Amino acid sequence: MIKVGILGSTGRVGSLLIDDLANDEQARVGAVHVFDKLKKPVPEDTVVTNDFAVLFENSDVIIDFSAPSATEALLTEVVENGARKPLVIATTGFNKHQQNLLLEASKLVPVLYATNMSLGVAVLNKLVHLASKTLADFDIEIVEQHHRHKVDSPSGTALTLAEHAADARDLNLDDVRVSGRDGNIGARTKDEIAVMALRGGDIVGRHTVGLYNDGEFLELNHTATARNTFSQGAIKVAKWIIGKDPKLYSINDALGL
Ligand SMILES: NC(=O)C1=CN([C@@H]2O[C@H](COP(=O)(O)OP(=O)(O)OC[C@H]3O[C@@H](n4cnc5c(N)ncnc54)[C@H](OP(=O)(O)O)[C@@H]3O)[C@@H](O)[C@H]2O)C=CC1
Ligand SMILES: O=C(O)C1=N[C@H](C(=O)O)C[C@H](O)C1
Repeated sequence: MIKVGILGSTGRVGSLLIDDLANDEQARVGAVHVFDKLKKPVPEDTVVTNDFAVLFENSDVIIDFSAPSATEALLTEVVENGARKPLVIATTGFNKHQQNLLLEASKLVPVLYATNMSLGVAVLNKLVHLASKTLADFDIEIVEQHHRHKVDSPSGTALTLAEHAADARDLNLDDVRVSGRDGNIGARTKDEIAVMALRGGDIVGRHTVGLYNDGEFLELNHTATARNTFSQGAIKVAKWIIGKDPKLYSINDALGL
């Protein structure tokens, strides 16, 4: 049985990982990192710890759905303290330093980073690339909708979609991204890619990439209707990454897309 370590085990997705692994025939929970205190029972043989070294010792692979500062501490354990286990990172909202740390860690252990663990969004990223390249004159606008508890904005998924769109047009996203419009701001410029965020209720995750032209528009939408889409996706790629060489992997690598 593969022993999975969980960072963010008391969170909305982390707690679903515990449930999903209870029904898995190849993997079980090895250890859970608990920042404050446990919020629900874990299987009897689970190691419960707030020590990252102990989390690593009791895991064959670690899945992270937490917060950027927690991921930073996890990656530091690899980069500075010699921890060596494969990592599946799903947390979003990293700053530049945390992104660099992810790259450093991936030179030492296999790391799969995906801002969205669903198969549908993995395919959507490819569709957005194709549509943005083919419909070269169309204006691209991205809207994401999430539950009222989400703290980072825009979503990691929306930023990844925007990166695919920008890449398809040989643009640097940092140069063309617009994150709000208010007041007498003038007409839309040709290359800008807007990424707008809506928050409310219990929306699990909805992303729409619109490509708009005179006389027609195309909208590509993905809606996650259940949060265990993400936990189950992460477990699937966690099984895949064990035994791989140190490298930064994408979800497309794991899904063979
Ligand atoms: N890639 C993907 O497919 C998906 C990614 N996500 C991302 O995963 C992350 C978690 O989402 P969600 O489960 O909704 O969030 P929650 O707020 O429900 O859970 C966050 C978890 O992280 C823990 N945590 C927070 N700060 C620290 C810290 N400094 N050290 C250790 N643990 C900490 C929390 O512990 P405590 O309970 O004690 O506060 C909790 O267990 C977000 O970044 C979200 O965007 C979410 C869904 C899908
Ligand atoms: O916080 C969430 O809930 C989600 N976060 C991820 C993101 O920021 O893209 C993925 C998913 O949409 C749910």
